[in-house]
Amino acid sequence: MSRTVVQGGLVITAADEVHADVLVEDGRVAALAAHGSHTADGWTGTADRVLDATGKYVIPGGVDAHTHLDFPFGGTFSSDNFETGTRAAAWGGTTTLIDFAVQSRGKSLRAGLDAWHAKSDAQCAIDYAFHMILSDVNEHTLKEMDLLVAEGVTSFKLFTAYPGVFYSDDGQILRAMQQSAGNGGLIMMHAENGIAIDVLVEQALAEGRTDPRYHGEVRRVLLEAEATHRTIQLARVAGAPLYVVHVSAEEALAEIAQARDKGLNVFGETCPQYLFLSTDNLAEPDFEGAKYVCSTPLRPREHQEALWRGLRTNDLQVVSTDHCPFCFQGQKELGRGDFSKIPNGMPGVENRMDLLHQGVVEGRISRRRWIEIACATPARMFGLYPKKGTLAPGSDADLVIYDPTVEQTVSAETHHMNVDYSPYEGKRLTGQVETVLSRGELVLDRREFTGRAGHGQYIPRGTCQYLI
Ligand SMILES: NC(=O)NCCC(=O)O
Ligand SMILES: [Zn+2]
Ligand SMILES: [Zn+2]
Repeated sequence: MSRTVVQGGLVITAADEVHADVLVEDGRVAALAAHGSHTADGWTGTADRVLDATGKYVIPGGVDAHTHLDFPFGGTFSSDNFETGTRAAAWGGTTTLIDFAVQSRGKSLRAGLDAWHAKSDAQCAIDYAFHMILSDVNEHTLKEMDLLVAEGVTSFKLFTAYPGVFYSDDGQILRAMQQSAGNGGLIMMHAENGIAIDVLVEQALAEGRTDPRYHGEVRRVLLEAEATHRTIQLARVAGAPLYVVHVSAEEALAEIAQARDKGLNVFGETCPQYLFLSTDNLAEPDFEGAKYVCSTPLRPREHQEALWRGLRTNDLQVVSTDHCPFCFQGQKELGRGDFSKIPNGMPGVENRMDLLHQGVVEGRISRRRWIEIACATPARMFGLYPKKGTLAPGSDADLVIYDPTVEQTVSAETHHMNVDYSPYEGKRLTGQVETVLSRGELVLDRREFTGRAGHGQYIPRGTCQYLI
């Protein structure tokens, strides 16, 4: 039996902050006890390893519920694969991620899932699970949804955006929602009116408005709010819960808040880019704005305040990254002269825990809320709790020693994601991940990577544990 003791730290979970030592046995949390209270039991005497967390936080590993590794999009593939992406996640204190397997049009869900296992199995440094993107809702795929839920792929992403690619019409969305109401699955919605957006894209290009900033202008706030409203009503008709991904606009958040006020099982996720970046970045000259092209798009600054408020009031429950990196050189450049050809997506899997901690430093959220939105709730939402998302006896020993005092400057020069820029270049942050355990194994040891591809295990998930 291997034993590790993490001693001297402040243990923070979504529920508590306690000065406690943590005993890890065979990859799981075995016990927590007040500092020093266990010496008579010989914790440290019999430990194989003692990690000193004095003056530091001891927190659960992050759960990033929205990543796109090795993802085919915009005529290219996202630049992090499962090896590089999970390694970067570990550097940033994330120990579980849920990636999106893709059903290709005309193919089965099973074929999509098999393809994602082939990309990821034996590649990952941390544990991982899958959602399924539905690109083709039909009689066959509806039946397959039941099989996937039974085997641990319990959430399905649908799009009102990207006509001709991932887009589903209202009838298809309703049918998938009805199916999930019956099988316990959770529908995740990319809510933007893609049909209307395509009209505005065509008009913008015809008028010579081709720069990256027009990506933000045509993807109007009202078109996010409209699709959010519409899909919430469809979920009500189906009697299904709904999780709206990457909420960026105050008006869309208002639709979610209104639904939640009615007591509906409607949930919202936002991402660090919407909390820290804005249309000012999209407007950067010399095509630099392309670095910030993602969908839903970045919004004017005022929306950031509304999103932070939504995180405080629990109208938004989860912060994920939507990590979908494309290099500036050779990938974002595909859209020079036509913003609609810029591959949509931004990097961030390594930065999420630190950026949200900055929210703590700036007094926007509490320490426990930090852990709730980044670890505990994503685990609950997607059927991984309490194995993941907390530090309690029996939980996986996915644990981070976090130094809240270190000053760091974010840069592509020093990050570990396989992408040639950082959207947060030069940003000063207080706090940094120091040491990371994944199921009791050291994967980051005082800022030295000690993990390995293949350590990460695929985790079949249960159904949503967050329903009213
Ligand atoms: N978000 C983004 O721009 N790219 C990834 C695909 C998606 O999540 O819609
Ligand atoms: Zn999306
Ligand atoms: Zn996404």
